[in-house]
Amino acid sequence: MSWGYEENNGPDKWADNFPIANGPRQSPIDIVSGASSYDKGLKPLSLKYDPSTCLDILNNGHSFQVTFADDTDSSTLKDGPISGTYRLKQFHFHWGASDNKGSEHTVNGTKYPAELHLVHWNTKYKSFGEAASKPDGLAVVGVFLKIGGPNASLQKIIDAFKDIKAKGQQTTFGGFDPSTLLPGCLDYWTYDGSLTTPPLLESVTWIVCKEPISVSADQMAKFRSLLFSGEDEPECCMVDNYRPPQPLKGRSVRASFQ
Ligand SMILES: NS(=O)(=O)c1c(F)c(F)c(S(=O)(=O)CCO)c(N[C@H](c2ccccc2)[C@@H](O)c2ccccc2)c1F
Ligand SMILES: [Zn+2]
Repeated sequence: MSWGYEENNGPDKWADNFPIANGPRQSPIDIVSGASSYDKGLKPLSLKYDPSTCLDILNNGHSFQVTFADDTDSSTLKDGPISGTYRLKQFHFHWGASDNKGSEHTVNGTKYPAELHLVHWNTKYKSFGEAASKPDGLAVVGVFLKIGGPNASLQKIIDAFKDIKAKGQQTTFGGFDPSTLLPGCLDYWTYDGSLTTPPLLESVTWIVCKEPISVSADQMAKFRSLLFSGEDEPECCMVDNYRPPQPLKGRSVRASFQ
């Protein structure tokens, strides 16, 4: 039985096969804005994405991911809380069965209907796989989605859902610019954490944007039409693919803004 988000294989069971689930720097967390400390040494994020590195979109049975060519420094994250250059490898989302839940990080206990994660790896290591096992190997930018007007950039992704409805389905997805998914203001919170799915590796510098982007209720409903299940299996809607907040265990959360 592989891990998932159901009662029998969900977040409360992950420690059985991945004991790091109870580790000292697990993600996500609840961000208590009043407890975060403004750090004037934090730089603005420098995100440079090249749409020509966008390759394909895949339903991997846990979420859907858009994958990027990462053999050059065409799509990178620099500055912010990190040093060096991190390359964009993929982005994916987490969302709920209804609009009152779905994000992984929460802010003062508030859940958003969805959360975007842009996964980058530190080019001081020779590959994504090697970086993923290092404490400074990965940097994930998180962006909250809030119900509002329709999002034209998200619509391009939603239009591809018909080709990736079931687990394992993939289709080419070129020329997409992920910077069109970023909020206007790039103020952020940052802390040391982990992947939020198995293998739950504690190798992620989390960078969570304070400002959400909008998604319409109809667009959120389209996310919920994707399936956890494969073509030849009983249909199981892809919803509630989020891990709840984990213990802070003494970590500090810094803010790039006052
Ligand atoms: N919230 S999170 O950022 O921790 C996260 C997820 F929550 C998440 F669901 C995924 S996923 O790829 O959609 C399915 C699980 O692997 C990944 N995908 C990772 C990944 C796969 C391929 C290429 C880049 C990133 C994850 O699968 C992974 C990371 C590191 C080592 C092995 C696997 C992920 F990084
Ligand atoms: Zn994620």
